Amino acid sequence: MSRSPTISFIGAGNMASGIIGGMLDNGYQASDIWVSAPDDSHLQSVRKRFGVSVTTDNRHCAEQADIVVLAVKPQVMAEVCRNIAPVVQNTRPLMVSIAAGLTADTLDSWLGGGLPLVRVMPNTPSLVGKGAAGLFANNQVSQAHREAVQAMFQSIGSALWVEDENLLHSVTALSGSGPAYFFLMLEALEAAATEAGIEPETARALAIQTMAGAAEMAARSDDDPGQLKRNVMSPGGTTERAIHTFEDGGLRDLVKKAYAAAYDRSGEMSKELADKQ
Ligand SMILES: NC(=O)C1=CN([C@@H]2O[C@H](COP(=O)(O)OP(=O)(O)OC[C@H]3O[C@@H](n4cnc5c(N)ncnc54)[C@H](OP(=O)(O)O)[C@@H]3O)[C@@H](O)[C@H]2O)C=CC1
Ligand SMILES: O=C(O)[C@@H]1CCC=N1
Repeated sequence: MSRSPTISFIGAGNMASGIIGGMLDNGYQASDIWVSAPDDSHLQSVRKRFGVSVTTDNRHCAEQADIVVLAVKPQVMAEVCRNIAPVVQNTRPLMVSIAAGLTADTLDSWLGGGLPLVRVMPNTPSLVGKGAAGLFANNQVSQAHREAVQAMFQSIGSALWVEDENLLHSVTALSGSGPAYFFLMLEALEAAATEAGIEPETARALAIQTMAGAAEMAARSDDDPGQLKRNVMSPGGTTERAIHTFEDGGLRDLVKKAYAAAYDRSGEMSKELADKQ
């Protein structure tokens, strides 16, 4: 792929929009991007927003591409893959799936078999160029393919390869679902501060800036998060009291349980969706 690749997205929802928006902000051209979805009025708003080409015909969309990104919900993936299989078996693009749970083998079988396929587990902060994605390649994927997918996902954040596909369950439970965990923390902090009398807008602004600042510090610092935490905890002070309250309340166990719940669900989805189709 020495020229810039044509990239077709099947599905135009939250994740596809996030990825496309981030890519366009980072040097990709709208003229190289196609998008398909069933609802034409939604597609027209995608076209207006991004300037990309749109179609309600998934096969037509797939036919244009060097890289086809499967960005529909796992539950409709079998139908979508089987529908475009005759086209992609002919044109043999690199297939990229962002669906949770669905294994490379399951997807490949729905696509007719033998295609290069990369599974990516991205997350919604891709929309603001701060995504975190885990990537896994099947054995048909070339070095040039790897570089093309890496470039796409690096343009919207960080992109890290895993060599064992099972590790994508861990990536899903960590960074795929992870933005929601931090949004929950924001909601809870904002509610607590508002109850204590601070204006909701002020509470939200302070909580967001605190989370962003803590994340930036953790990324830049040589100290581990435990040390950064201890740096805030003046002996006998307010933070120490709050951190002990979190610890005594079982926050670490709760985080482990929530992580395990997401991890297990990712495994269940792989099985359920593969068995059902
Ligand atoms: N949301 C997240 O945080 C993350 C999601 N993912 C994965 O990304 C994928 C998409 O999720 P998300 O963007 O949140 O979902 P959305 O529901 O926002 O988007 C799904 C898109 O698929 C379209 N669609 C539905 N049926 C078809 C079809 N038959 N052919 C073509 N397009 C179709 C929908 O069209 P219409 O709008 O017209 O209904 C919609 O545009 C999922 O597989 C999910 O597992 C991965 C990581 C994070
Ligand atoms: O909740 C889900 O299933 C998807 C995968 C990770 C984030 N959203």
